Amino acid sequence: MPLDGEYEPSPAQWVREQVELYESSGGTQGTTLWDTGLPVVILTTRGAKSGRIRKIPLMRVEHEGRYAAVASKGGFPRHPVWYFNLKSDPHVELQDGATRQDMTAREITGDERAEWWKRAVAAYPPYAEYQEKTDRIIPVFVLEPV
Ligand SMILES: C[C@H](OP(=O)(O)OC[C@@H](O)[C@@H](O)[C@@H](O)Cn1c2nc(=O)[nH]c(=O)c-2cc2ccc(O)cc21)C(=O)N[C@@H](CCC(=O)N[C@@H](CCC(=O)O)C(=O)O)C(=O)O
Repeated sequence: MPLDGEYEPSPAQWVREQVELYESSGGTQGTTLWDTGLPVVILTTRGAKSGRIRKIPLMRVEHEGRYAAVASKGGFPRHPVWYFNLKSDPHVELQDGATRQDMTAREITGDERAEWWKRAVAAYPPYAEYQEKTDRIIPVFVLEPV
């Protein structure tokens, strides 16, 4: 069951625009991180405080139908705010290209996180630099189809 409610676009213009291009093109445009050619997915969450629908692009890290959501925010000292949305409501929607599906988000730790962290860095090597940049352990969620 897709998330319903009032959509609140990101205050960050490039994020808002990428989401709009991705969705309005049916997942055929805006699907990479700028000109890197590295694939991006769109994660839809419910705001932990506002209850509004929030959408953010993330790097695509996929393995056998499951995905990782890496709360890196470029190695910033604090978690991205969407981290708290997933902790408060694990029901999310993921758009990968033209495919949208309901998923459940679960924060992972230990060996499971180490396995997904390897996949994440393989998909987007700068994640390793982001982790070097910050004392916080960058949270990783696994997204599993409902
Ligand atoms: C700026 C802030 O965004 P954020 O949730 O901290 O997320 C920051 C970034 O992670 C987010 O912009 C990502 O899309 C950036 N980003 C990636 N960010 C990542 O962390 N990982 C990635 O792999 C990643 C890839 C990526 C690819 C393309 C691209 O364009 C952006 C990419 C934001 O939207 N703040 C809103 C509030 C958003 C929100 O969800 N509010 C909650 C409250 C949550 C709470 O405070 O508890 C609510 O509505 O209730 C605001 O200030 O009004």
